[in-house]
Amino acid sequence: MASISGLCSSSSNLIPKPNLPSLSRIQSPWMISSPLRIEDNLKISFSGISSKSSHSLLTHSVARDAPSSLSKIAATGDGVPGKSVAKKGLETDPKVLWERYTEWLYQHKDLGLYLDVSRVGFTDEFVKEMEPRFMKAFQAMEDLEKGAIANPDEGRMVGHYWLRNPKLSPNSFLRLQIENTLEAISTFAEDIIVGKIKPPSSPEGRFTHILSVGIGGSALGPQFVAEALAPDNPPLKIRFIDNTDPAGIDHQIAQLGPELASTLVIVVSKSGGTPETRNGLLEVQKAFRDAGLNFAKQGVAITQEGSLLDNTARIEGWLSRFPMFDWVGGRTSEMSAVGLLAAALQGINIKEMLEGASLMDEANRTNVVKNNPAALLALCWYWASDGVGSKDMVVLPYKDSLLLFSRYLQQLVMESLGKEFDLDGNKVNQGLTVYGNKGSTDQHAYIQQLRDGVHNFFATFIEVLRDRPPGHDWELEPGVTCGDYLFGMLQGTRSALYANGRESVTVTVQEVNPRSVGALIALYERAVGIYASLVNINAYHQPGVEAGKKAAGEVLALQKRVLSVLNEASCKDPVEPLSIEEVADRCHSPEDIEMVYKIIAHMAANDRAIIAEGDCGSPRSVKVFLGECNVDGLYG
Ligand SMILES: O=P(O)(O)OC[C@H]1O[C@](O)(CO)[C@@H](O)[C@@H]1O
Repeated sequence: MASISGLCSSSSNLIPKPNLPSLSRIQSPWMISSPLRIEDNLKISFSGISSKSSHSLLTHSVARDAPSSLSKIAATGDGVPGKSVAKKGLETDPKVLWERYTEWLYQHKDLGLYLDVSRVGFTDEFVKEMEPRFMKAFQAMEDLEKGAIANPDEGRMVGHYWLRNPKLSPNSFLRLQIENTLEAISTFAEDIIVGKIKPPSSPEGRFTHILSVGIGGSALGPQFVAEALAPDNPPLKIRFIDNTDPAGIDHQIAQLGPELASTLVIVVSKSGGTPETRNGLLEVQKAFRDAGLNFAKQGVAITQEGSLLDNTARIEGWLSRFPMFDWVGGRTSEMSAVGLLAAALQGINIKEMLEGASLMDEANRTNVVKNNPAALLALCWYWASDGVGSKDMVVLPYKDSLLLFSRYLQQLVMESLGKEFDLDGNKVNQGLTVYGNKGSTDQHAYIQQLRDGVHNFFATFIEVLRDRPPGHDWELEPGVTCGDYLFGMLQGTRSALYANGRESVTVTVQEVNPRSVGALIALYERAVGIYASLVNINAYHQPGVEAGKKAAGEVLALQKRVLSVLNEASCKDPVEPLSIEEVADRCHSPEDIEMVYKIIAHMAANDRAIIAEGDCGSPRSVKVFLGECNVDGLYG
């Protein structure tokens, strides 16, 4: 409470905002005193006092803070590209930078997409050294598209590129599967939207909401796309349950309220056995029962044929089922039913999304690095992070609707590239850390550290040229719109970071629409594939995730043993309170004593009939028993 009142009192010291007349164009202290210049600094002052002179930013000499690991290892060069190329300070001469910008700028005319890699300092020598690796990577991508087993550990083909160009499928069976699924998605979505398929007991007579239950790749793509592309008033509004947090689930269900009756529940799980998703489903089914609703008539499953989820949906007679293909990984599933069904139901043009992705794939098939945007990205990642993930990738979209892009990329990149072993079995601990939120918001959060602090990252700016739909813009001061500020913030941050030796890539699109979003997804999917090949790892498996899942399973199994032991002691007359040590011993897990304590503390905090006596601050003093004896004792 003290801190709350402290905050309240300090807020009263804030300088009051000036009273701005609505739609005013008069000069106010909130306006910048002179027009924004591209080269203006990160801190564009709102008080009319501009900070550092812009020119000093571009002309002061740049020294990279510390020798990069690449330059450090240069002396020992062992044949790995780049190791013989010591990184130099970044170019600072504006004329040379302009040359570099124009020389390397990639443009995709049809998509209106640009990629600027000029603020990454790779040298011609480095590009040349990387050439053989790129040729190998291009070959690997070609093989993959032809249906090679590109995921050797799991013996699987990797076919997300076929989803947007079914003609590429290695056989007609797969092609038909893709085309038929797409057709089924469009028809189903249309029938739901126009009310041909109705919820059984909704007064509105048509579905109004979607509740999507899934996690990881079965949630992140649909979440990103909904945030980026759903219209303000979509035919169906979407909500997500993407965790096994009961309070989070309750919140989603409570927010739906009576509209649960008109909610289409889409349960998405490739494996059909992910515990978080199963729990979400069980919780939602309970909510339906409690509300007297028939879940099956409102449930849709997206999963692999024959999975547990598929069988459940079939046996219970759910409204519909859509396939998830063996050869599509969760994190590359946005263009499968996983992403497309939810998108179509929200009125998003999925054909345009597929078209954007397909055009981008096409562009990424050239073997000329300079003309291949995904290869250019991979080249920058390799250069900036020394091919070993030594620097993080900070993704900064300057557009609110792209807020979730970095979260989406986090899984795509980190689950794909974060690997312990390479394809030859060498321990490499590869990866590329991704984080970010959005600009200019992040300028008022962590960009201080990016510019001045520890130099452990490179940035990716996502720029959207169109500020808002035509006809809505207005000048909030002479010659300057709100969108001009956003633009200025992006350019200012790019310049300010570079001036301090921080490299960046900029991806520019005309606007956020289904085509550009499809293209962005395809661009990064391919960049990940190429980069994985450059560093010789399997991008398409995720063995590391299993360790955490297995450990979680062991905790729950131990919990059942703890309950059994406590029950036995609590059924005695008189009841026998046990110390934590005694519980662990009787569970035959003395080495798990800490976990036993945590299990008991968690259950006690959740009114689970556990009575703990003693001081929780000194766990050794605690004695526990159950408030009631369960004569069946069935916890296992
Ligand atoms: O779609 P599923 O099988 O429920 O898996 C969800 C996610 O879990 C993971 O397997 C990781 O645990 C991801 O790769 C996947 O996207």
